[in-house]
Amino acid sequence: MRQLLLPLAFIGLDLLATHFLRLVLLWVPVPLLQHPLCNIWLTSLLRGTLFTLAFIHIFQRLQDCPAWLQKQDALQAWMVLCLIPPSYATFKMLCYVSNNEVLWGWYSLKWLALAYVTTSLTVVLWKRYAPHSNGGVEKKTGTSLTRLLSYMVPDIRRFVVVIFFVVISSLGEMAIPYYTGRMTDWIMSEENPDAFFSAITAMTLITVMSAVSEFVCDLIYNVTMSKIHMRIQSLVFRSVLRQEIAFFDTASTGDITSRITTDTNTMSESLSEKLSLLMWYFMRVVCLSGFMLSLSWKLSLFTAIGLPIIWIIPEYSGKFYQKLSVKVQTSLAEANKVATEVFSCIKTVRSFANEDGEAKRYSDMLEETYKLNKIEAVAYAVSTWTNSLSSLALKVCILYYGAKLVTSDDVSSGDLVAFILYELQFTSAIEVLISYYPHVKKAVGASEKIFEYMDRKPAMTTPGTLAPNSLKGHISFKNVSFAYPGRPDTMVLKDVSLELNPGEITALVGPSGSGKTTCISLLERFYEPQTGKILLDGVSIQEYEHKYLHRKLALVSQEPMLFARSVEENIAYGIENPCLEDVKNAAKLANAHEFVCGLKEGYNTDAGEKGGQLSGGQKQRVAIARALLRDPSVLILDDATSSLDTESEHLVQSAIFNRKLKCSILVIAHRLSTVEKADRIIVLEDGRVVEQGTHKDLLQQQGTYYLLIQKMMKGFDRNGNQESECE
Ligand SMILES: Nc1ncnc2c1ncn2[C@@H]1O[C@H](COP(=O)(O)OP(=O)(O)OP(=O)(O)O)[C@@H](O)[C@H]1O
Repeated sequence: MRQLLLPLAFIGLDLLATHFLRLVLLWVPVPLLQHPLCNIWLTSLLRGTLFTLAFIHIFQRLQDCPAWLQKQDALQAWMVLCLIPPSYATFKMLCYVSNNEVLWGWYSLKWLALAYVTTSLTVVLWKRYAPHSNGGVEKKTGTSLTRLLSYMVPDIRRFVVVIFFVVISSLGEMAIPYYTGRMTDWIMSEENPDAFFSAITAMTLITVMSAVSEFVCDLIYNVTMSKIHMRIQSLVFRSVLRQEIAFFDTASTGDITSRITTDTNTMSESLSEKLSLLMWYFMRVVCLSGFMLSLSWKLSLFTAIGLPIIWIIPEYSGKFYQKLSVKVQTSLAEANKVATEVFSCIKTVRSFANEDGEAKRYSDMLEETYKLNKIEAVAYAVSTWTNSLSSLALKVCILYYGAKLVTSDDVSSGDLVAFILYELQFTSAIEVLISYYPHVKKAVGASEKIFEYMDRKPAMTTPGTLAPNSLKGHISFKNVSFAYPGRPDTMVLKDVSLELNPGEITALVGPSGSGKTTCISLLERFYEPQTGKILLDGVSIQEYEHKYLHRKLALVSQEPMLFARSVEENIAYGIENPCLEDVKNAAKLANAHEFVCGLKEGYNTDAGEKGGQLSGGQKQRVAIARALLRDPSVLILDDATSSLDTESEHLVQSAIFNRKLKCSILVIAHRLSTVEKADRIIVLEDGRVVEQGTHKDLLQQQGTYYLLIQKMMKGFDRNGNQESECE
């Protein structure tokens, strides 16, 4: 009761205050204040000020004050309420329409009630449709949209053409209502018998022109949007490729691929389809507004006031219907639960002979659903009925008002017919604009995720520019310590210092997990050491140009990755304009030529995904050929011959090791036969260099290396072969 009485008391107080203020101003002996327009403005401003003062000094401080009076929204609504009467009176005056009724009667109950209704409507519409600031989200959306549009800038000329055709096509669509109106006038006047046929001809020509424009526009637009999609997709791909290896350690491949493909697809689909519709309908609304205004500004104003009503009613009836649908679904799910439970415990039901009891329980549940279904059916009927009724009511009102204007000779009958036809198009165009806006927002949402990748700065120092003509291949690790970004607390390498000399084979050995592969990863610049330096020919590897560095440091890993391309392309991977002869020579050195020639399509044979169509040993030989083709200064072999049989291993190793005079070779090997061939052996244990020297020296020291060799020998022993190699 209090909730109803308070607003009524408030309105009553407002009426009294308004009358009082108006009379006080009229009573002041200043001629300007006696002028009705001046009076209406001053009274309204004083009315607004009075409420603002009450809002700040009373409502905000009063403990018992209702919440609706304390909100900032109340102040804004009040300002709208106070400004409606003076604005309306001024607007009418500017349009040279008689405004005496408003000027002299605005304070009457009827006008003030109308102002209250209009304000309530404005507040509801504002809350529903205005873009409210939602923290930084709106700002972010705006920024993303601007950025998205910036990708369209290179194709701006195409968009100008598109807009031109959109305008032509939209204008063309106005032809049918326009000529229908004109024909009505001619039929009514019966003055010009040929007018009908000339109108039909004009209508046909313009409609055809409009259709052609639409076709051209759609074509250019869709082609342009595909181009933009491709541009964004390749930009995202490039940005991802730029990232440091640690990024790929943490982000899942699925996530990355989804960003590049699904998100960009969602974005461009929404943009190309929905944005084009938005653009289309927006242009239509602009053209229709122009035509409607040119026919009758009064009818246009009437439509503009009536439109929000036909949106609000379906909105609320739709919400009610939606809530009911959810209830029906829940009740159905409950009934299903009963059925599932009964069938899963059928033996218990049978043994207690409770079939009838369960059947009744199920029927009771269905009864509940049926009741809700009945309400839902009524709600659906009411909802569709109110929807069509509200739009019908608007049309009837427009017709009624239009008829009045026709009788007062304000508009012709033809204009009224044309206006009604325009209004039909206008309403549906506005509906499309409102319903498609969320889709564009969705596209912007998808683009935000994409931009996250594009904006991500790789956590690596930028590559240098050094690319000297000759490189010896001298590598030195100076007090290098490193922990993987994913496990920053575990130091994997601790103060490692080692050297690789040109013309030497250096073997890196150590127990599993001692950090051998990590050393290679740092050398390849997959990660950056936390402390210490890695030098190539006395210069930090960070100083070298990215491509140059990776051409000079060639890596063959234990499980080499091949691409689903031809063997030739795999060997020449990353080399521009490779020569087939060089590819074949590299393959011969790697003992791969023979098996490649035996393949069905030779060097053109597809290696399959990740080289899946080749055996482990064949993959390794292709990978070795890939490394040798680069003529590297530092060759890194991470257990690269592990999958080869003894004979192939011997052949490949002799080919590789014969090149040692040209470069430094670093091998990680688990086979004694490989380690023995090394000029120098570096022993790693728990991330530290614990021993260095030749095979002979280290064996004599009887330290970690000696123990390691013992283990290797036992391993060979257990396998029952190659024992002799260890001696
Ligand atoms: N990407 C990674 N993120 C976190 N920790 C890692 C990563 N890669 C390796 N490690 C850890 O670093 C340590 C050294 O690994 P590394 O691969 O360098 O050893 P390794 O000596 O080459 O071993 P193996 O002989 O078994 O290949 C191990 O404890 C391993 O768990």
